[in-house]
Order: sequence, then structure tokens, then C-alpha cells
Amino acid sequence: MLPNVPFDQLPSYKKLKSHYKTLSQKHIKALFEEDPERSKKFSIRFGDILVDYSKNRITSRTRSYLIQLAEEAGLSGAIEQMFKGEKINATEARAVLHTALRNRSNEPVLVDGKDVMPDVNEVLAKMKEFSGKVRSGSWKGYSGKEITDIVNIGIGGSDLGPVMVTEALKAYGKDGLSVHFVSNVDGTHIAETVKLLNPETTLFMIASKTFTTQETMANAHSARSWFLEKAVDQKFVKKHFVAISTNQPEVEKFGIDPDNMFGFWDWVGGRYSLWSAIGLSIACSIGFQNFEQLLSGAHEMDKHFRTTKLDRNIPVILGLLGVWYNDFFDAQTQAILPYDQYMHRFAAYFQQGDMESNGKSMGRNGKPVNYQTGPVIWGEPGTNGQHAFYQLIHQGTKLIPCDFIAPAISHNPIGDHHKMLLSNFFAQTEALMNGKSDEDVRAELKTSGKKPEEIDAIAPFKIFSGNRPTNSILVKKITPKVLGSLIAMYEHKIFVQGVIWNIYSFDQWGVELGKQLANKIYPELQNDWPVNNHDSSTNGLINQYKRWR
Ligand SMILES: O=P(O)(O)OC[C@H]1O[C@H](O)[C@@H](O)[C@@H](O)[C@@H]1O
Repeated sequence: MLPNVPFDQLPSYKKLKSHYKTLSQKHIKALFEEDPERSKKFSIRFGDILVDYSKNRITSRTRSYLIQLAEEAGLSGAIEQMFKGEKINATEARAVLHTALRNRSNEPVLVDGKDVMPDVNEVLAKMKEFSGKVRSGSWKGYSGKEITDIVNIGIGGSDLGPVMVTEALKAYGKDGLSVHFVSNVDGTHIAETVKLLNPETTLFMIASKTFTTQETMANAHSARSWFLEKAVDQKFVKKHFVAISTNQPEVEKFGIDPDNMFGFWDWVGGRYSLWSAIGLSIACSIGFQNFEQLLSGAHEMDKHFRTTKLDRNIPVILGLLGVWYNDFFDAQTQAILPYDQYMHRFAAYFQQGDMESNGKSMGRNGKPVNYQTGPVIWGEPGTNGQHAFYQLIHQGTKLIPCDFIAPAISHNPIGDHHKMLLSNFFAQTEALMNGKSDEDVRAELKTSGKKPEEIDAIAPFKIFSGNRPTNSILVKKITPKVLGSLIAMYEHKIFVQGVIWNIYSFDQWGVELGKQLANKIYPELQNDWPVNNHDSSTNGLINQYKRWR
């Protein structure tokens, strides 16, 4: 049993509060000057990944208080509970076992006394066989042609993971096989996607854990209609539609052959499901061997998370740093900034991963929390972000902790591009830490020939306070294995924070209300009668829509 104590009542919370008062006056630059060994003391190497967290507003004391906090919150016990398949998703009475999906050791993992590994391996074998057939061209469409295009239809966790990974690993994709993703219920998404596709060579993957999600079902039905316009005969659906779901009755109702269904289980959360059959589009895109490498990378990180002492444990350290800024410095957001174009959906992926997991205000004791929980996650790839929103990160009034991620080796070593990219990666964290003093600004203006009164007028605007915290995550190369480790690292970071904040990270009741309300209004849009059963704003909007449509 976890302590189930609100985070602000843990003994270390008070210690951290008073420690914050002294430390918040300190500049990171000074911390580096005081300790030449700082980078070594605050870095962790994990295979081809180096996590340097030395450019943070912390000392060894901060770290040890934060570790104490994790201990008091029962983190080590909580980690074991997750890996052992205990029903830690208590509000849905479910285990949380995405780690079993990538358990390459095959050691038994029990849920209700039953080892889940044989089922996991069976689905993986089915994915291997299927993706092999699609990639080799032996899976044929109804007119005998090879598949050239895969369209994954899903939303939320059944979309964001596959999109993010297939994009991040595009360099491993297969020529002649394109993967597309349709998620939005806006008809534009499916219409624009199928526009250039040929039904004879297109394979649809309907990905939905529940197989009842409105958006996915609407898109799946429209895809089937589009397909049948040309294929005509219902029996051809079998060759062009597969389902990934936990809900076999609904899959059959839709008309998909159960042989073409890839299952998973209620202990796989949607936003943690890319490791399951939901990753079928990934396996088809990069090949099953590479998909296995992705799983291996995640498994390595799982082992690290489960067995490494808390003060050398990457997800623990990253999670605690997040708590430090979120709850003591009142930071509201966390930026994830990959200096890798292929990773352009990484921040969007963890927007769901983090915000759906830790966007909670009810404590595990059933009482509202008195402190801040999950941050707003956002970000764009560097260097685009630099020319868009970095102004605010450098000189704005808000403190924005940033994770900078970059590979040392590019998949596209064209000219000097990668050196330029990485010089930005290195320069940004240095600049965010050091800033630019009044003195330096004035000296620079003087050498550029400005008069003293001009210098006085312009100098204040050119000052950078610095002292803005960053983590640098430098990897050798974005390979399937490294990416697997990085994703698992962030997943576990979210877990750590959920335990500290004493909230349930694995349910998502907050997305239900919107779904229910939309289902109530949908029938009202079927006729032209004015409505008057809502508030005056909603009535006005619906009635104007009816007049205009
Ligand atoms: O896979 P499904 O069942 O279609 O759900 C898709 C998404 O629906 C909701 O928004 C949430 O429950 C998400 O966590 C989930 O990923």
C-alpha cells in the first residue's frame, strides 16, 4: 500500500519550501563557478543516451531533499506495484502493464494470477507475420495488387503514438509503402487523405481500444464507403480492413474478419499503447525487427527505472525536477524541444501522455489537492521554435523549464546542416543559463560605436537575466532502440510525478464529459428547428449554425 498522503503533507515538502527560499536567489552560473565537477555530478549516461541535468536550479542538497520526497511518497513500492501487475489504476480497477508489452525477458507477469506474456507474444507473432506479408507484397489487395498505402484510423492514444513513431523513424521506412493517419472527425481529414489513394492498393487499420469512439467509427465507415465505391463487393473488405481493438463483438459488427483483428487488453492504457498491436502501422512502416528494437529500447529503460537507485534513476530525476519547478517555482508549463525534424510530433505525443495522465485535481484520498499537479506540455522542433516562441523563454516573465533533445548523428548528413543544428542546440541551453548582463550589453554597444545616451536608452531591452533551467538529452542517433528508451523514459517520468502528487495517473474521466455532451447535441442538429434547451449562448450558436448551413 502506498502512503496515500497529500504531497504537501510529506515531511520533505517543508524542507524543500525553505530550501527553495535560499536557492531561488542563486544563479545557475554561480553554481557552475563554485563546482568544476558540476556537469559530472548532475549527468547520467544510459547506453547511447546522455542526460545532463546540471543546468538546473538545484544543488546536491536539493537533489537529496527531492529524493527523500520520493521515498516518503513510497515511489519504490509504487514502481514494483506497477511492474507486478497490481491494479494501480484503481478508479478503473485495472493493472497498468505497458511494460509487459515490451518485456523482452519474457519473465512471467501476472494479472489476476494469470501470466500475460503468452498472450503478448501471440499478438506480437501475429503482427510479425502480417507486417511481413504487407512489406513483402505477399498480402494482396482485391485485384491482386500489392499494398502501397496504409491508413491508420484512430484518435488519441490510437493515433498519436503511431504517428509520432513512424515520423521519428521515417528513415527506417520502406520505399513504396506510405503510412497515413486519419484522426479528426472533420471530414476534411479523411477526404484529403484518400484523395490520392487507390482503393486497390490501400489497407485501412481501424485502431480503437473500445471500438466505440465516435470520431474513429465515423472515419472508418466513410473509409469503407470510399473503398466500396470502387471495390463494390463487400467480401473484399476483408483484404483491405484490419482492426486493432479490445472489443471483438464491435469489430465483427463492423464487418471485419476476426482473423484480421489484432487484440490487446484492458491493462494497456490508450496513451501507453503504441507498444501493443496499436503499433501495427509502425511495424509495417519500419519492419518488425525494428519494431522489436523499439520494444527492446523501452525494456532497457524499464529495467533501469525498476532497479537503479533513485538518485541515479533518469525518470526519477526528471520527474523530481519537474515537481521542483511546478510546485516550488510555480512554473506552469514544460517545453519539450527536439532538435531533430523527424521528432516533430514528440511534444504533441507527450501532450496527451502527460496531460491526460496527470491533469488531475483529485487526490488518491478522494479529496481535492491543494497544490499544482500536471504541467502544460508543449514544444516544437528546434530551430523553428527559436524563431517563434523562444523570445518568451529567454526574456518573458514566465519560468519555462525546457528539455532539449538532439542526436549527435543525423540520418541526413547534408553539408554542414547538422553542425549548424547542433550549434544551436548547445548555444541555447548555455544562453538560457548565462543570460547577458547589463555590463556585457553595454560593452557590446560601445564597441559597435553607440553614443552613451543611446546605450542608456537601449541597454535594458537587451539584458537577459539567464538562470533559466534546461535539461540536455543528447543521444548518439535516433534509432528504434534509442527512441524506445526515450519514450519509456518520459512515460516513467509521468509515473513518478503522479506518485508524488498522490493522484491517479492512469484514468481519464476528464475526457468523458465532452463526449457525452456532443452525443446529446448531435441529434439536435438533425433538423432545422431552433433549439431553446441550452444556455442562451449555446442556443444562439446552434441556431445561427442552423440558419447558415
Ligand atoms: O482507442 P479508443 O478507445 O478509440 O480511444 C481513443 C482515446 O479516447 C479518449 O480520448 C481517451 O480515452 C484516450 O485516452 C483514448 O486514447
